[in-house]
Amino acid sequence: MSSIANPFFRTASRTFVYSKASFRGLAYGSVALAAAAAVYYGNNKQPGKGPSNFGTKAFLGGLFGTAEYEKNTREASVDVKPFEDYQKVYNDIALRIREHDEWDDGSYAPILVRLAWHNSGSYDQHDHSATKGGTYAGTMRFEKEQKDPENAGLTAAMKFLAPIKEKYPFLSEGDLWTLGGVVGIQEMEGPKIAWRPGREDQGEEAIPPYHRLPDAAQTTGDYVRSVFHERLGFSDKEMVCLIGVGHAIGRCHTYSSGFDGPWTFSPTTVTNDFFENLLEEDWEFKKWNGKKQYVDAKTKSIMMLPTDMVLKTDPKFRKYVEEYAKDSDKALKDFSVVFSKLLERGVKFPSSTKPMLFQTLDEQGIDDE
Ligand code: HEM
Repeated sequence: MSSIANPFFRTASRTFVYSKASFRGLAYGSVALAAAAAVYYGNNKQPGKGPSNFGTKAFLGGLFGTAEYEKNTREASVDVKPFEDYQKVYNDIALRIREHDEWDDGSYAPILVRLAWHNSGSYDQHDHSATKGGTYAGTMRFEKEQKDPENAGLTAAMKFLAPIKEKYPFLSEGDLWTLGGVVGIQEMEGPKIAWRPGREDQGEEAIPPYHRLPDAAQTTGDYVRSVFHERLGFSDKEMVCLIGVGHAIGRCHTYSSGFDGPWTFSPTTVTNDFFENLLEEDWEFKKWNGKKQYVDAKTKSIMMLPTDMVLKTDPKFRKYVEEYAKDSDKALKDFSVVFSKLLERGVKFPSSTKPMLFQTLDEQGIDDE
């Protein structure tokens, strides 16, 4: 594992990464395919097709919530490119991540994941107007949405992806930013994430209101559920998985959120370390003039946000933290499904658009040296 702020991490651990990554690729590929199939059939079910359709419908009821979800989706375009074209885009983003290892702990991958999540996290399943949010509309390209205080710092990720957009003008921003998140997860040894294209940029009228993205200073389970269940439609288990695996990577920056530090000692590798750290470390308030947050008592170099700590203090969340702390494979397999679901909130894909699973640069034997 890398130590934090070690710019040589990626190169030094390359051999290790290779074998582990390809094993994981195999292991999670099948899960991701099953997830992809579930999401795919979910969004493309045909009404009135008899008992088998009933099964799908019942399954989807659980997966996507009520019929209200259906009313709050936007139809993705049928006019998409072949898989190979998107694999090329994947490769270019991944190579650009490798090339620009001067950022943070040696990688832009974490901030790309956050960009994809903040695009998705503005979705409101109860909003019937144009401003329903989510990844479809690509409205974070407008200054007004960038200025949502919760989006502070994300322009760096958009700038990083701008040359990719220039090279592949057929990509909508929503497709580009979600694909960026997929690349980020997979290139950090994470599980495969099934992805589909077809989102279409909308105008400023589709900018979602502020305050939909979560406020990290909050301290109750009710608050976390109000965002992830009421608006986004996730279960307790899915919330724990999303937040815990999402916060295994990257770090907080005083210049964007006002919080400071990474959650794990390996912030450029997708792991279940967040869950272990949350349970095993002694946490104390950071002594500083900044926002209220936790640091580990031993090294004072990893952190937790107030909302992260809720996953430990709320008993219904905690049982999943314990499960994921014990079982890394389960945490990453579940994340594969739930992150894909996050990226597709509010988008209905036509049956012709099959879920895509991309190969990592390592799996393709692509070396940048
Ligand atoms: C209660 C829910 C959540 C809250 C309150 C929250 C809050 C935050 C905050 C305050 C930061 C620091 C931003 C900065 O200073 O640059 C951050 C970073 C991050 N978050 Fe979350 N987050 C939540 C859920 C998620 C989810 C669901 C994911 C992904 C699945 C995620 C992925 C990330 C990543 C990857 C970073 C690091 C970005 C970087 O290194 O630049 N977060 N989050």
